[in-house]
Amino acid sequence: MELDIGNALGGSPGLTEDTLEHLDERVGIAHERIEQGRADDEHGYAALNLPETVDTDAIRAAVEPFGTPAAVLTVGIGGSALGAATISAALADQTDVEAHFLDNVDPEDTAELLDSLPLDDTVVNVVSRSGTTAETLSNFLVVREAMDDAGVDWTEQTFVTTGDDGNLRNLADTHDLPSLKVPEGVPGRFSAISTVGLACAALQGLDIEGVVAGAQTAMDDLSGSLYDSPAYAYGAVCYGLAERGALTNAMMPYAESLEYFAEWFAQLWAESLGKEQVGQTPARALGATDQHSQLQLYRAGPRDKLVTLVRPREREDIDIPETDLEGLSYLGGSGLGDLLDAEFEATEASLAAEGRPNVRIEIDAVDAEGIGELLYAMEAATVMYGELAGLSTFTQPAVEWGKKAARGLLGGGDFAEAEAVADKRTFTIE
Ligand SMILES: O=P(O)(O)OC[C@H]1O[C@](O)(CO)[C@@H](O)[C@@H]1O
Repeated sequence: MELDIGNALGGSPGLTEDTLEHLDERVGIAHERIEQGRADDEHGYAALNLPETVDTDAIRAAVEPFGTPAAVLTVGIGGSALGAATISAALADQTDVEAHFLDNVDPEDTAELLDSLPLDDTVVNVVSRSGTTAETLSNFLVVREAMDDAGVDWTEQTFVTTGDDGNLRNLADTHDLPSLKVPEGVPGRFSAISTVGLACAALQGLDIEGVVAGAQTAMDDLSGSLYDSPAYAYGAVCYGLAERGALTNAMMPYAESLEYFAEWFAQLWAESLGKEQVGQTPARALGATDQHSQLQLYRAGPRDKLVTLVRPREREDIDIPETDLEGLSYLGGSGLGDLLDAEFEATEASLAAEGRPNVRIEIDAVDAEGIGELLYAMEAATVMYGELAGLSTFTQPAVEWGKKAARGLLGGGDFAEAEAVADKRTFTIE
């Protein structure tokens, strides 16, 4: 992975070479703290050890009994779905096994998905670190009933990834379901390079060893200087720009196969760094599509954003046919990929021309190594940003209020939060 921060210097907001020097000193100190956390397998920091601690043979052995299904249906939410979805989407052209993700509780969407699946040849991959998440367990109960109704033995087609205890662990033990454990001390959003993110890819017969090898490459690049570590440099530059007013980070990959990556990044960045009244808001964008929807704002709106542009250096291409259509002949002979790359560089330059900070991230290709490296690098960048900002990166206390309120509303216990829902101030206009 290569990082180019040239367009983060000098703009408004922007960094200076002196700021970078100062940030580099702080990165050195933070790196020592992170290394200590890794050495002690401390909660959260342990995530940065995963390239060394994940056991891909054990994952392959656990899913082996399922053979090669027609489809894998992953039932999970947040970190229990987004890492797996990112890997499967990035490598979708390397397997015939479909991957579907049930990571919301929309009855119409769930019904449509279940109607569309060959349930007799679908493996259900249920993932929950806590084993108690209402959306995941509800969806699983619905899927299980759909399989029953279709005369399919769900116990033969269900795979579980969860913790040592909780409802899901009890279910797995009761029905003797094949299962894997979530890694110790790794928050969901940091668990892509583990059983959580790799089980689905393994069920699809994808190159999970390559994903881990890519993550290992990024891990080997961690060092006490941002000038030698693209991941830490990205975290430090984003932090430095946020300190100077760039409170939104638009993650804009220029590859459809990386669209889920932007969604995964949004959880990682928001849930890790959005606390104590600070944080940089991740905005999901896609290049070139969102040049025609959001770029106007990024280029001419408030000077409160950073744009992160991501692209693979290599990609399959399709030639644009020669044409004598008026005004289009210049496109003939180029590839769609050439056009996409021209759009990437033009957008980058258009932001720089207005002094709008942007950063370029390039990976060799959207393949197993490339996505592994990108995922790990963004996780390390998040940990570094959290250290520099003095945040507790690995917690997400603010999400609990709503969970209690929803549970109380459904009769799942007495929660003050549920009562507070009734106190809503209304001012309706129809
Ligand atoms: O894996 P679990 O425990 O089902 O949690 C799913 C997601 O919900 C959260 O706890 C937020 O509610 C995330 O941090 C997590 O990734």
